[in-house]
Amino acid sequence: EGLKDLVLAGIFPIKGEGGWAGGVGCYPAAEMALEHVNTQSDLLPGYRLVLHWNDSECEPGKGITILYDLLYNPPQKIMLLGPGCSTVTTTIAEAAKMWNLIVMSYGSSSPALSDRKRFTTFFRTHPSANLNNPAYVQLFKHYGWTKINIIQEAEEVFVSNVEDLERLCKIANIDIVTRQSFLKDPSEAVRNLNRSDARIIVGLFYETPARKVFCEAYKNNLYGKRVVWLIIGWYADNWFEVLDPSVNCTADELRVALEGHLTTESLQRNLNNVTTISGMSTDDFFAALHPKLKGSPQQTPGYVESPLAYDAVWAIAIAFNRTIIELAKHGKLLEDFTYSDEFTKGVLYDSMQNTTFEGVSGRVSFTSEGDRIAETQIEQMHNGVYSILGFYDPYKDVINFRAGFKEHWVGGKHPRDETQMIQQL
Ligand SMILES: CC1(C)CO[C@@H](CC(=O)O)CN1
Repeated sequence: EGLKDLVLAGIFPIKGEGGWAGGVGCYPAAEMALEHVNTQSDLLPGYRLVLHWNDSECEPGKGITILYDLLYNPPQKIMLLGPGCSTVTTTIAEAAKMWNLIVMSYGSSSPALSDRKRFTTFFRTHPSANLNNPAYVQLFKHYGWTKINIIQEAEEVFVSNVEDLERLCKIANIDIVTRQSFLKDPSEAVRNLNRSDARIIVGLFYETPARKVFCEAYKNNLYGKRVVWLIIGWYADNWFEVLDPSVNCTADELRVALEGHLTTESLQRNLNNVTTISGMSTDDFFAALHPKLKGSPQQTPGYVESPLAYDAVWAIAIAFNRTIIELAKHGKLLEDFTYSDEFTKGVLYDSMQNTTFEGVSGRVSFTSEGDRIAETQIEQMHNGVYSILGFYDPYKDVINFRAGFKEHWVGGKHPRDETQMIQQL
């Protein structure tokens, strides 16, 4: 029907064994967003948004090869949607400026990506892992904890995460008493925490080592009324029941060690049942997405992040819309963009920087580093089941505790840190 194509390059992790295969849930959401954007009459009139993509398998090397393939084969691409995995994104987003490409990632959480010197054209609808840190600090203040212990997996994302948490704790006069890290086997690190009689413990590690950490915690009695664990909240809900031959604890033993622990994770869906820019509520979005998934939501990696991919496409469409209007003032057309067109890249960048809307993943807006701002959801586990304790609001720097939520502490009250016990004596 005579529409001109505006083509996006897309990179999604689909087959990735090693890392995050979130493209399985995120690609269908992006595809659905293209359909919805292209039927929106007041958006990109006379144009059609098109996506040419491939599977990075969550491998940086594979990501580079498919990027070259996408860029060095027609048609001309105008922007990059993705990558999903942080390891692929940190490799590609640094090089993207060579093609004057703006990068819009829907799945990368690495704090390293918040560096405008290295990633000059980078934006993401997925919040940085650091966004949980102000929530931790408010939790420490709420419970009066001023001595904190940290155990982390030796992964880049957690190293950056801990550095940012230490920075915030120093400002808040909260002491990091011990900091343990482990590569594969956490037993020594857990035993060291026990030796130093740790009470308030922040644990930053992926799901697989998490089972090992809590098996060791169980064996060392590092749980119960005198200890509280604060860990990552985006593991699968039944993560501690997954059979793992290298973990010699039963799910029941893990559940005992996990009783009462707290989790933080960035909210990746709009909780208010508002009508978003797409005309749908978040519930409508998931209802429309389900038939497009191969398996059930539980079997779909990236299902939780799918609203981020859907909103990433809307952010691109809105930025393109604004860019077309701005370029027209200079007698230029977006469809004439080439990889040497710095002027258009600059207009696209400014348009993306100022893009903000109500999305299915919540309010979408970007910091000057291209970072997504989002609330942090705080949960507590009781009898193996997570319940929402409250939400950390980054704009007001406060935790809104859920009215009427009954906190469950093994000792009836939340544990004290080392100083509070002395006061108590
Ligand atoms: C919350 C999670 C699972 C964090 O890792 C992201 C992937 C990545 O950062 O590599 C996807 N979303």
